[in-house]
Amino acid sequence: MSRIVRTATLLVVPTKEEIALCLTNELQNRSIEHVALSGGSLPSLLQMKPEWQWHIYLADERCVPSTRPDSNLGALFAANCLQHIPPDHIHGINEELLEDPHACAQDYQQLLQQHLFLQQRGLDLAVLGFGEDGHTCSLFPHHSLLHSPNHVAAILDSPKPPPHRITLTLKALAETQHVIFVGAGSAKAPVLRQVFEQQVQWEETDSESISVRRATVQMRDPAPFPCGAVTAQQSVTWIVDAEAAAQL
Ligand SMILES: O=C(O)[C@H](O)[C@@H](O)[C@H](O)[C@H](O)COP(=O)(O)O
Repeated sequence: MSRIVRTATLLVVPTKEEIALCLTNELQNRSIEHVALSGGSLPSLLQMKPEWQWHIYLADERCVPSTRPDSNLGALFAANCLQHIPPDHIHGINEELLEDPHACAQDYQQLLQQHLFLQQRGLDLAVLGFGEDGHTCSLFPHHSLLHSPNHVAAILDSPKPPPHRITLTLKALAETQHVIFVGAGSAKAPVLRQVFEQQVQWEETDSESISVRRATVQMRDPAPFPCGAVTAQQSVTWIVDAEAAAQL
């Protein structure tokens, strides 16, 4: 049986502070309209430009009101990521359905369907974090949601609180044009060591505005963690700081 070869681009910057700059450079001049963003540390690593008038969706969301600090939409607002986005381009979950995560997930899938999937297109971009246990979005290791045939699914037993959430699935990400993972800090290093195959061969880089180490990496197969199982239509890129890359 033929094996699916999955490669990604790895970009390593010296410190956490440079991740936002590197991410901005990566996003500059790309044709992007529909974007999913996750929560966690991502909002603090993202500097949105006023000219990016994208449609914003949530890669995952906790079933809490967006006024609460643990809401991912709330965190994106609090970090000023959405200040230039027209309100009708910001697509949060239906907060009337917070008590019923399954209905909430179904409702969000319908929203995505209206905007994208009915036109037979996926998202242009998903910018995602990854956890120390290798989860991404709210897709946790060994969880049955990893095999969901839907684009959006509900989780009622998230190991990372709060337990009730909705999430894009691996299927929805696989239909996305570009996926970019971002992460910083030594706690992420063991995950990075395990998701890539063997030794990373660093490539020569032209002088850039920031110092970036670049490599084309092959993803380990089978993937040891949900974040390593993510595929996309055109590209998967990992932007991390030197601490996260220390074990490569
Ligand atoms: O709702 C969430 O918890 C996030 O969307 C989640 O998927 C996050 O991106 C990862 O847990 C990484 O979080 P950190 O970047 O904070 O480690």
